[in-house]
Amino acid sequence: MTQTIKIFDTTLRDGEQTPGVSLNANEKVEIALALARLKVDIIEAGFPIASPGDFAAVSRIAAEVKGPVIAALARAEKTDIETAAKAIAAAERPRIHTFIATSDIHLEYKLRMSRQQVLEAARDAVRYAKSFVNDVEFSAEDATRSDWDYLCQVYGAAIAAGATVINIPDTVGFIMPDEYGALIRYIRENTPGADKVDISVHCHNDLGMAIANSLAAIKHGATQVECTVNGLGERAGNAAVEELALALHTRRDYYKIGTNIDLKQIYRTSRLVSSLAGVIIQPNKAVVGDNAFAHESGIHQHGVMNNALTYEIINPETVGIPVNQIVLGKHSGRHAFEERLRHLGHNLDKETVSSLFRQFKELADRKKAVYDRDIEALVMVKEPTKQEGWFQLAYHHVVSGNQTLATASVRLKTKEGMLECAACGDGPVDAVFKAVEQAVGFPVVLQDYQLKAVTAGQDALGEATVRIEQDNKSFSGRGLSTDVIEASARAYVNAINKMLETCGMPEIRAAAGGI
Ligand SMILES: CC(=O)SCCNC(=O)CCNC(=O)[C@H](O)C(C)(C)COP(=O)(O)OP(=O)(O)OC[C@H]1O[C@@H](n2cnc3c(N)ncnc32)[C@H](O)[C@@H]1OP(=O)(O)O
Ligand SMILES: CC(C)C(=O)C(=O)O
Ligand SMILES: [Mg+2]
Repeated sequence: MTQTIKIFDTTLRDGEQTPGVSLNANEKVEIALALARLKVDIIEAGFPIASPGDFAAVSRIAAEVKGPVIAALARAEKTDIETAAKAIAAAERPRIHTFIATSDIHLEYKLRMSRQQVLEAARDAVRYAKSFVNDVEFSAEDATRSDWDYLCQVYGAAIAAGATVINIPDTVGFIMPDEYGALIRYIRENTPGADKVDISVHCHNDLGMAIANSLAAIKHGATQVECTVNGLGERAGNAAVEELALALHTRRDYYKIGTNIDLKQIYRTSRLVSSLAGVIIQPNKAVVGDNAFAHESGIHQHGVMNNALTYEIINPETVGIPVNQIVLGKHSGRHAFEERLRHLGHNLDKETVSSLFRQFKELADRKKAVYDRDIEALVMVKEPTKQEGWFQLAYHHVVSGNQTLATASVRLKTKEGMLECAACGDGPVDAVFKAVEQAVGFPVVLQDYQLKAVTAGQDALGEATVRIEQDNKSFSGRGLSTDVIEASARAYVNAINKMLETCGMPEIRAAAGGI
C-alpha cells in the first residue's frame, strides 16, 4: 500500500441535515464514540452556531471522544468562528472548518457579494480561525459550479492565510466523475501552496455519483474524503463511508490506497446510526443492506455453494456482519451471553449487560432460536434504565379483527406512578398509539412509522421505528419485540421520551394548553 487517504466523517453535521433527522447530545456522543472505534481520522461534530444544543453536543464530543481530530463548522463570520473555537476547546486535536460559497449563482442570489468580497471573506475567516487553532479547513461551497480560475485564487488566498486543508465540495451533486477528477487535478496544479495542504472532497449524491466522484478525486490527488455513515446527508445524502472504505479495500489492486478504517466495525456503526437517526437502511444498499449478501437466483446459489467467490466480492464477516447461526437459547447462562457480546465487539458496563441479559432471557422464552443479529438488535435498541425516560410501557392489551373495532389499553409507568388509558383506532397500531397519547396527556404528531423483521421466521423479532414531531423538530424511537404491536408501542414511548428530554414536560404540557 503506497498511501493512506484520510476519512473525514460528517455524519453528525451534514448527516444530521438529513430531512427529519434530529439527534440529541447523548446520541451524538454515542455516535462519535462509535466513529472513533471505526477509526475515522476526523469527526465533524457539528455546527456550533446553529443552536445551543449543537454547541453543547460539540463541546461534549470534544471533551469525551479521544483519537480522531474533532472539527466544528463555521460560516466565514467572526461569531461563528469564535463559537466553533469555544466548542472544540477541550479537544486533543481541534479543527475549525470554515466555508463560503464561490459560485456566481450563490454570490448573486444568496450572499449578494462580489467575487472580490468573497475572496477577502475567505482569507479573513481562515486567518481569524487560525488565531484559535492551528488546523483550519476551508471549503468553497458549490465549488463544482464555480469558475475554476477563481476557485484557484480563493484556495490560494486561504492557503496563504494558513489553511491546512482545502475542501472542494460538490455541494449539489452536480459534477460527473471524469470532470471532477479533472477539476481536482486543475486545482492541485494551479493553486499556489496546494502541494503543502490536504486536498479534501465532499460529494453529494443527487445524481447517484457521490462514491464515483470521490474515487475519481482520489485518483487525481485528493488526500481526504468527506463521508457519512449510511450516506446520510442533505437531500440525497453524502458519499457513504462504508461504500468508500470497501471500494478502496476490495479494489486495492487498482487504487493502491488504503484507509485507517476498522472494517469490522462497519456493520455495527451503520446499525447504530440507523437506529439513532431513525433512518432505515434500504435492503439493497451496498455493503450494509439486508440483501447485500443474499443470493436469490438458482444459478447464483449454485455458484456460491461451490465457492462464495463466484458471486461474492466482499465477505460479510469483513464488515462485521454477524453470521446467522443459532448462538444461545433459554438455557444459556450469563457467562456465555457476556462472551457472545464480547465476540460481537461490545464492551459494555455491568449494568447494561445485566439489562441486556434480562431482555435476552425474555426473548429466549418467546423465540425458538436467538441469533447474533437478535443480540445486535437488543444492544442497539437499548431499553431505558429506571433513571431514564419519563414513561415506560408496563402493559398493553389489544383486541382487533376484521369484524372488530381495534381497541387497546395501555399502562405506563412513570416516576410519579401508573397511568392507564384505553382507545379505539383504525387497526391495532393506531389504537395502541392513541391509548399511549391519551395516557401521556398531550397530543403527539406522528411523522413516520416503519416495521421490519430482524431475522427470518414466524417468531422473528420485529423492530419498529417511529418518528414524531414537536416544534419543527423530529424525534425517533425504536422498539423491539417478537410481538409487533408491543414493538410499535415501545418505539412510540421511546420517541416520546426523547422528545421530552429535549423539549421538557412543562413546556409540552403548556403548549398543549394544560398545566
Ligand atoms: C452546504 C451546507 O451544508 S452549509 C451548512 C448548512 N447547515 C445549516 O444551515 C445548519 C442550520 N442552520 C442554522 O441554524 C441557521 O441557518 C444559522 C444559525 C446558521 C443562521 O441562521 P440565520 O442567522 O437566521 O440566517 P439564515 O439561515 O436565515 O440565512 C443565512 C445567512 O448566512 C449567510 N451565509 C450563508 N453562508 C455563509 C457563509 N458561508 N459565510 C458567511 N455568511 C453566510 C447568508 O447570506 C444569510 O445572511 P443574511 O442573514 O445576512 O441574509
Ligand atoms: C459545508 C460544506 C462543506 C458542505 O456541506 C457542502 O458544500 O455540501
Ligand atoms: Mg454538504
